[in-house]
Amino acid sequence: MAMVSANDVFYCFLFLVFLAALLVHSLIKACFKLKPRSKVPPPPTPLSLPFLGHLHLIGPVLDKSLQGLARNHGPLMRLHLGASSCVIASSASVAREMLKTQELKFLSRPEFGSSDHFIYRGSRFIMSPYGDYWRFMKKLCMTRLLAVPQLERFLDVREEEVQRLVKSVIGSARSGKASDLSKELATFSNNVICRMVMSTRCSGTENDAKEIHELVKACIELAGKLSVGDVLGPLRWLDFSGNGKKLEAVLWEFDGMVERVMKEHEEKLINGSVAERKDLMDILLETHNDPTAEMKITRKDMKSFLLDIFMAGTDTTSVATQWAMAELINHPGAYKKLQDEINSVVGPTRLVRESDIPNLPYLRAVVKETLRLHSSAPIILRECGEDCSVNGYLVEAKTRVLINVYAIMRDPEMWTDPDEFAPERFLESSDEKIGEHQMEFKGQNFRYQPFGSGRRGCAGASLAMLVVHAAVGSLVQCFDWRMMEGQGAVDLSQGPGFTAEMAKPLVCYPVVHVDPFEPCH
Ligand code: HEM
Repeated sequence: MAMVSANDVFYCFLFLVFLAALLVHSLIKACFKLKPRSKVPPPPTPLSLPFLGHLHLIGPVLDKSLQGLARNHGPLMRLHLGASSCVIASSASVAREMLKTQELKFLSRPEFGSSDHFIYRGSRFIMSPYGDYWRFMKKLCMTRLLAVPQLERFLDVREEEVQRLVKSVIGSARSGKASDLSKELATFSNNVICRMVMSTRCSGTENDAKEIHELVKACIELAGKLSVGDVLGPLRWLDFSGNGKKLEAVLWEFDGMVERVMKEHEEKLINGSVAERKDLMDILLETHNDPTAEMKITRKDMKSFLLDIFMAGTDTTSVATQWAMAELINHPGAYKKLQDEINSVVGPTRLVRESDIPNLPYLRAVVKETLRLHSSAPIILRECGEDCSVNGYLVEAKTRVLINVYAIMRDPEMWTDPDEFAPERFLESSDEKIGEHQMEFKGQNFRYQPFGSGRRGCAGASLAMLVVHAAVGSLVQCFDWRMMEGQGAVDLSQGPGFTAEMAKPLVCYPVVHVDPFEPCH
C-alpha cells in the first residue's frame, strides 16, 4: 500500500480549505443576491450559453439585433455579452420612465473598455458620470460654446462651407464624374466643426482640419473595437489585439496637434490680438484663465472636451445628411416635392440659407423623417445610479443601460408604416397627427428621440439641425442624381458602426439642376 506523506496531507488540507472558501463565497454571494431585491424580479432575459451569454444572438448591426430580441423578450430585457451585462430599453414608455420619471437615476454614462486607454481619463465630458464637472461643462455648452448666439456668429463660416460643397459637386457634374457624397459630406461637416472650434482655416494651416478628421475617425474606430472587447471582462487588460496601444498613440497625436493650435491661440491672447469673434477654443481658454469661474478647468479638460466635440459632432452630422440624400434619391416623388418647394421659396439665383429653414416645411419634414429612420446615435448609453424598479422590473445600481431609439422610432405601435420613408407624417396636415410642434427636438416626446432627452440630451442638436438642413437643401436645390451603372437604387443597408453609417459609400452622378454661381443670373 502506498505511504501517505506529511506533504500529501498538507496539500489535501489546503485543497479542502480552498473548496470550503469557495463554497462560503458562493453562499454569501447567493445570500446577497437574495436580499429584499428579489421582491422585484429582474428583467426577462433570453436563454444564454455558458461564457458567451447572449453574444451568439447579436448580429453585425447592434440596434437591429436588439430590436429583434425585444420583440420576443419585451421592452425591458437583460443581456449578458460575455463578461459584460446590460439592460435594454426598447419602448417609448420605458424610455420615458428612465429619461423623465426617474431621470436623476439615469444621468450617468457607463465606462467601457476603451476608457482604460484614454489619455484624458477622468476629464471626459460626454462619458463622464453625473457630477459637478459634467454640470459645469454642460452649462458652459448650453450658455456659451454651443448656444444660439455663438452659432449665429459663425453663420458665414457655415455658408462658405456649403458653397464649397456645392461647388465641388458642380465640378464633378461638369466633368461627368461620379461624386462620392459620403466623402464630400464628411469633409464638409468636419470643416464646419473645425472652423467653429478652432478657426483652423483662419490660422492658415488648411491641413489641420483633414488631420483632425483622420485622427478622430481612428479614435472612434479603435474605441469601438475596445468597447466590444468588454466581453472579455478582466482579460481585456491583456490587450491581445494591441488596439489599446494604438488608441493611446492616436490620442497622443491628437493631443500634440491640439496643443499646438492652443498655443497659437494663447499667443494671440497674450499679444492682445484675439479675433473679435471667439471660437470654442478661445472661450475655453478664457474660462481656464478666469479666476472667478465656478470651476477650474485644466488643459487636459479642454483637450478632452474638444475631442468629445469632434467625436460627437462630425460623423453624426455627415451621416444624417448622407441618409437624407440616399432616401430622397430613392424616393423621386419626395425629391421633386422638396426641389419644387425650394424653387418657389428661394428661386434659382442664390443658395438655400439657414434663414430660409422656417419657410421650408417639407425640408424640415424630410430631415425629421430621416432622423427617425436613421438616427446617427441609434443607442443612447446611460448607467443606473441606484437600484430602482422600471416597468415592474429591478434595475440594479451600476447597470449599463442601452436605450434603443432605433427600435422606439420604428415601433409599429407608435408609427404607421414605421419602416417607410414618409416625410409627410411630419407635416401639420398629416393624418398621423404627429404635428411638427409635438415633435420638436427637445426630447420630451418619447417616441421620437434622435437627440436623446433631458439634462443629458445632445448639446449640439441646434448646430446639427442647421448644418443638415442647409446641406440637404442646397444639394437638392442644385442637383438631380443618376445611379452608377448597374445600380437600380441606393443601397440603404446600415453598417456596423456606432453612428449608424450607411454600409456602402453614397456614390452617384450629379446632374446640375440649378447653378446659383452662374454669372448669367
Ligand atoms: C445629427 C447629428 C447628431 C445626433 C443625431 C446626435 C445625437 C446625440 C444623442 C442621442 C446623444 C445622447 C443623448 C442622451 O443621452 O440623452 C448626444 C449627446 C451629445 N451630443 Fe449629439 N448628436 C448629433 C450632433 C452633435 C453635434 C453637432 C454636437 C456638437 C458639436 C454634439 C454634441 C453632443 C454632446 C456634447 C453630447 C453629450 C451630452 C451630455 O452627455 O450631456 N452632437 N448626441
